[in-house]
Amino acid sequence: MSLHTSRKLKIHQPENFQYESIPDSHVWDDLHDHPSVEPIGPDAVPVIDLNDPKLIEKIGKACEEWGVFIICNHGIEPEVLNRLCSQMHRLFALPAEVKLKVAKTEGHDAGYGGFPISHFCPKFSWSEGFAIGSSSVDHAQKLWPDDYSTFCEVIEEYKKAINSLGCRLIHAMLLSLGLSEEELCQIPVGDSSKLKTVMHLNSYPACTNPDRVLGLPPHTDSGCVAIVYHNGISGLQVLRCKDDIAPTRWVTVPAVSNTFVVNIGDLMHVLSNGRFHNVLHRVTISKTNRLSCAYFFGPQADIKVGPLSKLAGLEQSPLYKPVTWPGLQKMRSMLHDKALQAIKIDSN
Ligand SMILES: C=C1C[C@]23C[C@H]1CC[C@H]2[C@@]12CCC[C@@](C)(C(=O)O1)[C@H]2[C@@H]3C(=O)O
Ligand SMILES: O=C(O)CCC(=O)C(=O)O
Ligand SMILES: [Fe+2]
Repeated sequence: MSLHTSRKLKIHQPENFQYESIPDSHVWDDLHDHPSVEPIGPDAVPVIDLNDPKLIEKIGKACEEWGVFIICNHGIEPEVLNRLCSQMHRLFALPAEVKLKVAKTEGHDAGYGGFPISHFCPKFSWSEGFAIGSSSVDHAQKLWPDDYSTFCEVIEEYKKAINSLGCRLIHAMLLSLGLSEEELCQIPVGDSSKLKTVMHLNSYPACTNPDRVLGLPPHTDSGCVAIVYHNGISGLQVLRCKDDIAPTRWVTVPAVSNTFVVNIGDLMHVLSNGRFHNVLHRVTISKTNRLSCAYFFGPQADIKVGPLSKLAGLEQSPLYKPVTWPGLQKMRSMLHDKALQAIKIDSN
């Protein structure tokens, strides 16, 4: 078996995922800790039409009750999404040794390979990732010396579209929390010039035994909001905790073509003083290749985010101490899912 392995980066691809039997390193034992359920009835993941006259109210409710929702009528042309999809396909179809030329290096967000949470995982994920920071030119030149510009142009076109969509969504979320237009511009994440974004491309290769492997382990996103594009194949699941309806379960997010999935991350949970739900999610594998692109929005590195003073006033005290995005990521790298606990303000 030819293994493309890098311990440091936790990339480990059994023959570029073309295997005869799944190696034990990729078999997860606790995948069925909670049942997987379809998104129907009370488990129907909210779908929000961006042209809805009650948009603000609906977004606020979805952020509080779910921490995840699907958006339609978002105004991004399907051609832009198709072009992104074909470039993602082109990237991940490259031979492993070519992709490893742009492998992530210690301390850098951008590049090919594993992702921070993989360090906490007992097993390898059935996926490949490629993170893009401010520019994709250097990496694209290494991957396609003779034709790198198409990739960069498509990425730039997508970034432009998704940045304005992200700003619209964050704006609507902040209004739903009761901020006025004037107050909104005064807080860091309400000011689009103070946002930092990271684009993360994911490939989840098909697997003949998908019930034993996992595309991405359960996690919350650390930033404010993530907008996820996918190629119409389902796989993303969100955890719904035990309630009056049912025990704790993994709800499959329906994969409707030309829609996006929006996730609330840790920093939005902090900013909203616990009102918005930072949703725990994972990605399962199927017998069809899946591609996704998660676009993360957070504050620029030097900006601290704490509970909005309007929400953490006299009636309700602030639940968390302010933290920067890199500060929170560093705490997560040490404490994993206990990082938010560490910035919690003791109410006693
Ligand atoms: C800007 C980001 C956001 C990152 C780190 C960096 C690039 C890769 C992102 C992810 C993608 C996979 C889940 C996650 C939890 C992971 O391990 O890597 C994300 C993480 C975060 O949300 O913190
Ligand atoms: O592939 C997906 O649907 C979700 C990806 C994700 O959760 C992430 O990159 O953080
Ligand atoms: Fe995520």
